[in-house]
Amino acid sequence: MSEYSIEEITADHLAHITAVAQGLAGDVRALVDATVRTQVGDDDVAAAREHIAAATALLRREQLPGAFGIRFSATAGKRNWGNAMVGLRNPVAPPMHMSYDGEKITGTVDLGAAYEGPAGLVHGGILAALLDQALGSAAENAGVPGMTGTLNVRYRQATVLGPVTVSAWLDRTEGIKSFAKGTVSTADGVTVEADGVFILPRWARGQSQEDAVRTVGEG
Ligand SMILES: CCCCCCCC/C=C\CCCCCCCC(=O)SCCNC(=O)CCNC(=O)[C@H](O)C(C)(C)COP(=O)(O)OP(=O)(O)OC[C@H]1O[C@@H](n2cnc3c(N)ncnc32)[C@H](O)[C@@H]1OP(=O)(O)O
Repeated sequence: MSEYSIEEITADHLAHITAVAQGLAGDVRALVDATVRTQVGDDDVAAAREHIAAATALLRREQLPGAFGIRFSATAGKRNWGNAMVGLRNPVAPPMHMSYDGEKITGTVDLGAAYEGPAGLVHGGILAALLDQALGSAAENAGVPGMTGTLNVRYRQATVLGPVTVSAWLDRTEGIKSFAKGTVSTADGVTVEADGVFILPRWARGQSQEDAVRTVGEG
């Protein structure tokens, strides 16, 4: 699994690249929102496209050969900056901010126009992806990580675009299988419920628990 790697990084350098990454990803998220909602005329769109092409060319001057991967260091812990739901340098990630209190994952995220499914409502696939991430992280944080085997999602009521909270917790384990549960809530109450099975893959089964925690990312 070459996408998992170890790096050495100083605290100062980490603080610097974190600020730079958050700034860039935030700007691109703003661009996406502006693109979805713009009402300007063709000339302004054409001018904007030239600027975007120039910015893209600038960023392309130096690129990773592939995806960001998941990197570990003593200073930074885990860096999964490319993750589609929480990645700090991934503008596609809303991003969801997660915390763990020893039992439960709480994810907060503000879903804007770019995450629309039905008019004014959050796309169901996005909600499933957020739950996948949160349930997987609940298992990981409990020390029993795994790949998503099955995820059941029940949409109980519509989720209006805007701030949502995702909660997830480990329900139980059976050998290499971790069963997690979770919800999405808004001001309307619980809108989505999920349960999932997270399975430690064959290639990881020989490793110690410590190795597993160190090797696996949230992503
Ligand atoms: C050093 C530690 C490394 C740990 C690595 C963990 C990485 C986790 C990373 C990060 C977590 C944090 C958050 C993540 C959030 C996002 C997660 C995602 O998006 S994950 C991407 C989407 N999911 C996939 O791409 C899976 C693709 N599928 C597979 O890789 C395999 O099918 C896998 C691992 C799920 C199972 O394959 P098998 O060959 O390892 O399992 P077999 O030995 O055949 O079965 C073991 C048991 O599991 C059941 N099982 C197998 N597949 C199942 C399934 N799909 N659903 C339910 N049960 C299943 C079987 O019936 C069996 O149960 P019986 O022992 O007989 O009781």
